[in-house]
Amino acid sequence: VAPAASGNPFAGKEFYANPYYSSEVYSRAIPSLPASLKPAASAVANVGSFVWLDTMAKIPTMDTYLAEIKAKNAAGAKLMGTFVVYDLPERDCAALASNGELKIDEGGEDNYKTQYIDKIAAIIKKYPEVKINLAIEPDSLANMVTNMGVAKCSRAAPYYRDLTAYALKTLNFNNVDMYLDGGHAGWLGWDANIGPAAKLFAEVYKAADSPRAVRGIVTNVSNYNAFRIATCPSITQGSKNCDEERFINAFAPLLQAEGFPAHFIVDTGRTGKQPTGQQAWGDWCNVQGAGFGTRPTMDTDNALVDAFVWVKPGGESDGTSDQSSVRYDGFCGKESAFKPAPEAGTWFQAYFEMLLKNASPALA
Ligand SMILES: O=[N+]([O-])c1ccc(O[C@@H]2O[C@H](CO)[C@@H](O[C@@H]3O[C@H](CO)[C@@H](O[C@@H]4O[C@H](CO)[C@@H](O)[C@H](O)[C@H]4O)[C@H](O)[C@H]3O)[C@H](O)[C@H]2O)cc1
Ligand SMILES: [Mg+2]
Repeated sequence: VAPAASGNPFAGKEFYANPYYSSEVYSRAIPSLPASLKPAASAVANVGSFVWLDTMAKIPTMDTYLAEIKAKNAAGAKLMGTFVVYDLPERDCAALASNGELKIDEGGEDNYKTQYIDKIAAIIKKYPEVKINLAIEPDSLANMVTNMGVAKCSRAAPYYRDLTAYALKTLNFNNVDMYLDGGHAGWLGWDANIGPAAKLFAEVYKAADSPRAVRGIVTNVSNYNAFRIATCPSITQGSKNCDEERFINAFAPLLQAEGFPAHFIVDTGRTGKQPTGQQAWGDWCNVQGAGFGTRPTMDTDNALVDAFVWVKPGGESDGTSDQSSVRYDGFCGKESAFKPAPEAGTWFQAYFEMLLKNASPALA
């Protein structure tokens, strides 16, 4: 599968409404929804979102989904696979809510290579004719830019860099395009952060020998910023890059200058309502007042942006509000956070209902 003529990895492709998320909606959500919200919920179940490979145990599902996509495409569909690679050792190093299974002190480096990335590569090799777009390791490099003062992050830094370069080299197939996670406007868009971020991302890109399959950067994963907003919300504290488009337009030339000709995709899964209930721009956990946002599309009105996509599946928690949990993070206890909330990644019905009510454009 050669890259599309335009170079846009999404050109001519349809998004795949993966069975994992649609079954959450049909079996977990719809039965207990008021009748008035059921049509909107089934509309959401049909939206293609990214499948999170957040444990080694989830990797076989990638094979299942790619086999289904291959079969549907043989019958005339034009589906692509979209997955999140998300299992670095010491994952989510500046927070607690999404800490992962791999630890540096428990063979995490080797396991990430041989039990995670290599296994993903083996599955991709079985489907050379299926287009696969990957979001690579949410939050990790962004934490390398702003959180080297956090012991867990500074210790993990060399592992994050080496293992990310390993992933980019190992997954560099003709039918694959990859987007490194670039945080969001409220994280790396600040003047203090955007320069160091461009240097770091280009360094990792070049450490991997500038793989053809590395198309660029995905922004706003699991976050809430507008792609394009006329008036900067007050919580953006005067940052000139107050939305994702301004961030991308500022970030791209800096990356290019460092030798990384990046294009972008933006997570619009939870951006439908502006402003949200954030009390501070750094609030990230189950933020009150969010709504499903722009449906996945290539129609972005910005040549740097290949597509708007739904990466974080709306309705899955960002983190537990249970203070006795080992993964309890204080951000999930803040006033801006919807409570009570279950563990990260598990179904959060009340939040899903809120996203439906606040969706824009309207869902059904
Ligand atoms: O006035 N000024 O000039 C000025 C200048 C600089 C300022 O400092 C900046 O302030 C920003 C906040 O405004 C900080 O951004 C936050 O950083 C957090 C990590 O530390 C991120 O949290 C992650 O969020 C992910 C989902 O997005 C979760 O999946 C993940 O678990 C979770 O850990 C927040 O999103 C992100 O908003 C910057 O670091 C900080 O450098 C502030 C003001
Ligand atoms: Mg998270």
